Amino acid sequence: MAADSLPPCEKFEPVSPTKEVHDFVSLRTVDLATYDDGPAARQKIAQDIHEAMTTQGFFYLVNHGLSEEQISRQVDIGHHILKNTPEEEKQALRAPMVEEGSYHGFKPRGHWRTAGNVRDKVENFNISRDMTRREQPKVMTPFKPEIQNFIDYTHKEILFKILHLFGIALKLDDEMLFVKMHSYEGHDETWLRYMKYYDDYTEEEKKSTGGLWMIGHQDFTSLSILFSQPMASLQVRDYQSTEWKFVEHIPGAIIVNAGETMMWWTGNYFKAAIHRVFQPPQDQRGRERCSVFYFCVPNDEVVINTLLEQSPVLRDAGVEMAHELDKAPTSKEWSNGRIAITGRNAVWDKKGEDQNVTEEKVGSVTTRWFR
Ligand SMILES: O=C(O)CCC(=O)C(=O)O
Ligand SMILES: [Fe+2]
Repeated sequence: MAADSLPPCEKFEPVSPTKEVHDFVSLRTVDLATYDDGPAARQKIAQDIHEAMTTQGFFYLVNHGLSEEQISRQVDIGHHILKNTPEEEKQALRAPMVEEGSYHGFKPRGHWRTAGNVRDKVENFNISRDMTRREQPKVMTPFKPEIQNFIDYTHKEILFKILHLFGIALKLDDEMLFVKMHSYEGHDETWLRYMKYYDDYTEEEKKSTGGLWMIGHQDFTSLSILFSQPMASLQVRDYQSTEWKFVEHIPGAIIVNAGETMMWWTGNYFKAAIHRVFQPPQDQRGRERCSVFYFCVPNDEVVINTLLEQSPVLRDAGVEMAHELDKAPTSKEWSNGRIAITGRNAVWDKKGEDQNVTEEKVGSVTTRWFR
């Protein structure tokens, strides 16, 4: 669709890039430009992924086929929906996070807690690739075809390519195994997220949070696809030094990270990036941050455990099974369980041995929070 024939939408005004941060985390870049050039070309990209995933668990993805305009249009649509949906309708379309362990719908501010037990200032609107699963807000109606195209492209053209490359990197017997586990026609909790952070903390709240907007965590996903945006606020914790560093904005790039599902599949051979969201530097404060994400989990029935039988790379690395055979969760059990508990407990009130990590049980498995 030509840009001038698109339905009108309020524009989101992003902050200008910061001039105050000079030591951004150094992340590798994976370039999809040669993906269609045959097995040798794909092998080379898979090596880059292998490098990135065994070190930071985070990488930039370029030449993925979506333009900067297409991405910023999605940011505008997210802003438009979050700004113009009446409060009552947001309440009616609230995501059943605790009741069903699903994000599909609106997550209001304050549902999560951050440091010091302060309630979050983050609003989300989350959509399944099957939009018929939930009633959608009225203001979204004119944008539905565009949103569906964006989701479909991200799932089939970006996610599937990355998953294929992950299969090559692990030398899986069937290099399309991960793709098959995320079948587009299948049913699961994968979600497109429009996300707004509001920088309106009181002085007292700022003191309690120390500037933390979202607690350190690993996503529970297989892969998370973050569309880069200009507010310096996403931080990665270095695996070796445990130092937190800002991720630099690269216009048009996607930031990809693996979550706990990928960590379990690979027996922690591929790192699930530890990250958090922190208040930006002074020159970007007091402004809204609006961004777009695609969070991916496998189809509901997929049992998640380490792929030792399928991957000589994992066997050579000598990794151990993540779960005992009868304790491995299905994607549905894990997703629903993890969504239901996220941000609900005052995790820092029960400090563990390591003062910067605390654990929480989700059914038969354990998740961790970081600071
Ligand atoms: O806002 C961000 O950049 C990251 C958000 C995040 O980590 C999450 O929603 O899991
Ligand atoms: Fe995250």
